[in-house]
Amino acid sequence: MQAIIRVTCAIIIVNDKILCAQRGKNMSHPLLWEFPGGKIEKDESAESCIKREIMEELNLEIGIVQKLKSTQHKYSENKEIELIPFICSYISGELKLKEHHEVRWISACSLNTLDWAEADLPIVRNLIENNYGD
Ligand SMILES: Nc1nc2c([nH]c(=O)n2[C@@H]2O[C@H](COP(=O)(O)OP(=O)(O)OP(=O)(O)O)[C@@H](O)[C@H]2O)c(=O)[nH]1
Repeated sequence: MQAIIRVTCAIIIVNDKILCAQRGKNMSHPLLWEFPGGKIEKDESAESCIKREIMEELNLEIGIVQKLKSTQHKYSENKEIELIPFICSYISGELKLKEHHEVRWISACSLNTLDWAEADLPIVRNLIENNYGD
């Protein structure tokens, strides 16, 4: 049995809009939408992980505002993830795409117009129901 992979993701809110990122063509789950982030490394905290990943993937320095409830999703027999979301603020940096195909800034109420990775669906629902950012 495979261990659950712990993944952090950032819901970065600026001017009431949420940063959504489309996975690259050559990544797993190609071209699906996600909140940027990645796997927690050995001896790393979830908080350090999300700050590191956002700097690596988007060249942005972020602040953590709130940790949300994590969700679990089993993609296959040997891939199950725990997705740990953080509401984040922008601190500094110019957005540069290092891995993603595209990013869009979207209001909470329009998040369901995108085709999301399955593990993100409960998080997206929560953001819409609670009108995050609005
Ligand atoms: N960063 C991020 N990963 C997510 C989200 N939703 C979701 O299912 N994932 C999955 O969680 C894993 C995160 O891995 P990663 O971003 O560090 O690296 P990766 O794509 O190279 O991983 P992989 O090749 O093993 O799939 C991926 O399998 C990704 O598909 C999300 O909202 N954000």
